[in-house]
Amino acid sequence: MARKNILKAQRIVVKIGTSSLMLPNGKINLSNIDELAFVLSDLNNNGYEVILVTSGAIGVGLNILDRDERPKEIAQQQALASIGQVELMSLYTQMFRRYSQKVSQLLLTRDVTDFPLSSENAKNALNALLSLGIIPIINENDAIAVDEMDHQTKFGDNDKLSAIVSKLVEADLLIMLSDIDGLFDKNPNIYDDAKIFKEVHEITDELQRIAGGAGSRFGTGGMASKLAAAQILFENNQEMVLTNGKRIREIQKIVNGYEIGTYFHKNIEKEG
Ligand SMILES: Nc1ncnc2c1ncn2[C@@H]1O[C@H](COP(=O)(O)OP(=O)(O)O)[C@@H](O)[C@H]1O
Ligand SMILES: N[C@@H](CCC(=O)OP(=O)(O)O)C(=O)O
Repeated sequence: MARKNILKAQRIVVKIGTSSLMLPNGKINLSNIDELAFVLSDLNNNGYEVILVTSGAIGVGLNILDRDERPKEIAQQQALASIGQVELMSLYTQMFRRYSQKVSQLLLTRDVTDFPLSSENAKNALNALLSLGIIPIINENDAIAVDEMDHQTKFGDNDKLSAIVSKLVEADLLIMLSDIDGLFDKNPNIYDDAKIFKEVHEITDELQRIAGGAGSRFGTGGMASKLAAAQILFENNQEMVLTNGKRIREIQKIVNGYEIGTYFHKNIEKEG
């Protein structure tokens, strides 16, 4: 089995993006959310410590207000996130309850993770939740995170947030769910002959060039932000699997070392 380190993973962060939570018609992808709740609850039952980093507040907010387009005005985006976040958590609570799994919510801003004392507090809260067998569900606090000149409160996107959370809790693995099977040598939505990278050991300028371009309809990141997240993980000797959020059940295979998606790791075998 090629992915030996993954077999040792105990603490796993899973990041799901808006494109995996919303249908192309702007409605909520209930079957994906249900499947996610099932798979993460099952991992928890099997002794893994699981943290979910979720996007979707703005997407769900748009759905509630029956709108198609993300507004440009910041205060409108804050309002949408505030409306959507509570509904998103309500959905998660209901879906996880089906599998007898307790969840909690943490809404983070960048100053919390940048400031050592608050980052320690966030870490303590997460560790306490994990020791209680709870799956913490994390999003950026979009309703209040607005950057000012001398006060940076935004992470930028949830790909980066998930890497920062992984660092904070010293996760063994980040599983990043996207709308695509992994990192390709060119954008597969444009080129039919694009080939997937099974493994990436370093974020080179060449990789950054081929990952360029904007992301999906309601989300923000694009492939470039996934590479930025991978870079944060590499700096902390951590690992990530980028895979498709359309096949959430494959998470169970990923933690069992199957070669699914793109595996970002520095190729250092851990002891033990
Ligand atoms: N080299 C590449 N390999 C894979 N996807 C790429 C690449 N370059 C650009 N992309 C684009 O990145 C998108 C995934 O990012 P994003 O839209 O942010 O997904 P999500 O919202 O699910 O996180 C893909 O659908 C694809 O259009
Ligand atoms: N925090 C925002 C999402 C930001 C984000 O990075 O979105 P995505 O690219 O879908 O992961 C929200 O909940 O709408």
